[in-house]
Amino acid sequence: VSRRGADGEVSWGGRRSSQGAAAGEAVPPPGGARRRRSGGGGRQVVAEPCAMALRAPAAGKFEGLTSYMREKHWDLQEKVLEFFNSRPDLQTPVEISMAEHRELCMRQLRALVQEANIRPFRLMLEDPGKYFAVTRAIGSVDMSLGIKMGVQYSLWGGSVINLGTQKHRDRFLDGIDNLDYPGCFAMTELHHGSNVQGLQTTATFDPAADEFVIDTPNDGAIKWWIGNAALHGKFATVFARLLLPSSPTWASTPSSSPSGTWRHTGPPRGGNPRLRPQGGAQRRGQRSSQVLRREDPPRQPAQPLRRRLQRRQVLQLPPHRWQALRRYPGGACGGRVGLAYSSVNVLKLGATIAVRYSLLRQQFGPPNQPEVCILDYQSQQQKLMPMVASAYAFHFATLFMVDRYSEMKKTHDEEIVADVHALSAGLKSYITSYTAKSLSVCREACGGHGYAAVNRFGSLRNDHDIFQTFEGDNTVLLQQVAGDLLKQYQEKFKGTALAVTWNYLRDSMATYLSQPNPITSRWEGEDHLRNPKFQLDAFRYRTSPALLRLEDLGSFGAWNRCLDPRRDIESVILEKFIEALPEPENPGGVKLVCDLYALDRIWNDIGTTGTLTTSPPTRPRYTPTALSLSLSAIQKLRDYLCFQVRGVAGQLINAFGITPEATRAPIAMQSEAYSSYTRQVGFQEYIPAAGAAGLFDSD
Ligand SMILES: Cc1cc2nc3c(=O)[nH]c(=O)nc-3n(C[C@H](O)[C@H](O)[C@H](O)COP(=O)(O)OP(=O)(O)OC[C@H]3O[C@@H](n4cnc5c(N)ncnc54)[C@H](O)[C@@H]3O)c2cc1C
Repeated sequence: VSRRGADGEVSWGGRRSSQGAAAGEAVPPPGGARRRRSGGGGRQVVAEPCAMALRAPAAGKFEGLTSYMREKHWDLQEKVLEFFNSRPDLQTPVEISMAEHRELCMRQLRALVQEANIRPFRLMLEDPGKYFAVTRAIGSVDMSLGIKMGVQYSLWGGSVINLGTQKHRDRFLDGIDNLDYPGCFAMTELHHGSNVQGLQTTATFDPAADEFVIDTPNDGAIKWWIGNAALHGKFATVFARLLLPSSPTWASTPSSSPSGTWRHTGPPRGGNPRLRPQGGAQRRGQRSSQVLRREDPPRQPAQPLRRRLQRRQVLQLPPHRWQALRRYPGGACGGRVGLAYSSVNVLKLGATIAVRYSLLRQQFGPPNQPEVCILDYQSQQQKLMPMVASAYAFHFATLFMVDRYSEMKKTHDEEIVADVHALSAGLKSYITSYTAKSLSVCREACGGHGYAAVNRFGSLRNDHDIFQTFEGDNTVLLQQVAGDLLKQYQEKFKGTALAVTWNYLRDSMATYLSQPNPITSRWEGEDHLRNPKFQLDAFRYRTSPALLRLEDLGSFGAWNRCLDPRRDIESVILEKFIEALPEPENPGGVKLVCDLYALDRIWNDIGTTGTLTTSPPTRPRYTPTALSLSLSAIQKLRDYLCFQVRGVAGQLINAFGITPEATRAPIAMQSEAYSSYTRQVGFQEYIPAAGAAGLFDSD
């Protein structure tokens, strides 16, 4: 049923549709597409033959798209990938034991730093954008390596930079950079993870010896899940409860590892170790909680609270202030930025494998006609096309977040700090949850072949799954974002100046609480629904009903029951995508992708929460006819956009720029997918090279 085309490209069943719907070409209108007459002889309208989608983008037409999607530090990412491609001894095999994998990750990291001379830690200090670019490339090499690197630099290194004094930096930074000092970030305990206030490890100040004594008072306080502690870690930043002779409060205090017992948590996935620090003595004078004697020189004049938190010059803050610090510790913010940003790469990779497979795979078809590729089925399009659109949308939102993070590191501006904290918590939570679900959708979309280890969904799902929990459990993070938003809302209504501004929500509240429901305004025309202003109005409108109930429910009730910050996060994502749309050109139909992201979320909202179809009591009610017209128009347009995006799916995926070495799954190979697959599973001795080509040649 398939053959090799004259140009050497793989073409399937010789079906080259004259209705190719590459970007910019005419496509059937909504409702007119995918029409399939029942009965024999009916011809299915196919947007684009598989071979067209799989061919390298035609020169000129999609060139713009690839460079449009290319990141600022692409050259650095290429350098990382080229280094690992040139070193087969550093590549991770499909099957590997946990012990071997741990050693391999350490060798990979050492080789990167000491042989390729790429210094992630220096990049983190000099230009965080470059650091995150390297983490993204490293994640394509091996996600476990990405985690290893994150623990060493973002967590252990970040804690020394953000929480340590100059003394600590002088002592540790070089060793962290060149990997002489592999280390850990030891916050979580057996009994407490999300609730950091519940930690029980103690750091008791002994004035006579002028030392802190670190202790694990009970088994519940054993440090648990601590990355890098199983094997390679030599140091740890141990988070502990500070006990002083006069008043107890909290502290974080770097501690060196020799004091304490290190244990392994056991064989399951991840298998991070336990650490039981005991009896370690540290000199007093840490940066986060300096302990001063009465006769010590007087403190600096008090600075505003936020500035003190920012600079970590905190002297025995009352517990509630520590709580504010706990929620957004300096190190964790960078970790969250990195996780959200890397998760987008995993989503792109999953979507790339699933879309390429769906373009190659043929099942069923019209009677007496060749089979069609599975991406021509509406159900497959609806699974995968919104996912591709989301990957585009998240790409721009996370680039924006990384830029803001870099700006924050340079300026320490209070508003930017608050923005980055909210953005990183919100995007980390939203994107990693979305990616985790999408990987399962991708696996299923590839049928049985999606289950094969070589096609990678198993390991991608396993490795990515924990993104939802560490650096803050996603549910708990969303609660924190919701709490912040609510607080800002209340402050705004009290007429108080916003201490912390999440600009996007502020704007939306100011504008949208006084607007009619954008969905029920009976503007069901395509131009209206594809207008970015309408789309943003609709997104922002979704937050208002919950906020309007604040008075009835009180702040806890509203927080607990109504305020879902995911809608705010989606608004930010759409806003950043719209801002990134290239004007006046539209390479590769990016506006199409943006419209699909917007309409898909609006349609989901209607199907799940219904917020967009309800009018607050203070507003005029819409008629059922108006509502049904609007809903039907939105659904039709969303389906039609899925169909149109399918027409350029191959090009959209190619523009992610994921190399075959990074994709690796045989079912995602652009050509010879099945022969690559059979070779991978060991059939090469049965199918000679010519025979493998024959798979494609048979008629
Ligand atoms: C592989 C791995 C590596 C890790 N690496 C490190 C590390 O290097 N250093 C380190 O310090 N820690 C590390 N951790 C710990 C990690 O940060 C914690 O697991 C995480 O913060 C969640 O805490 P928890 O496990 O106590 O979950 P819990 O807080 O017990 O959460 C369990 C469930 O309860 C829900 N829940 C909790 N509180 C609330 C609430 N208030 N309202 C509603 N629902 C709630 C959560 O949503 C979740 O579904 C690692 C964990 C793992 C698994």
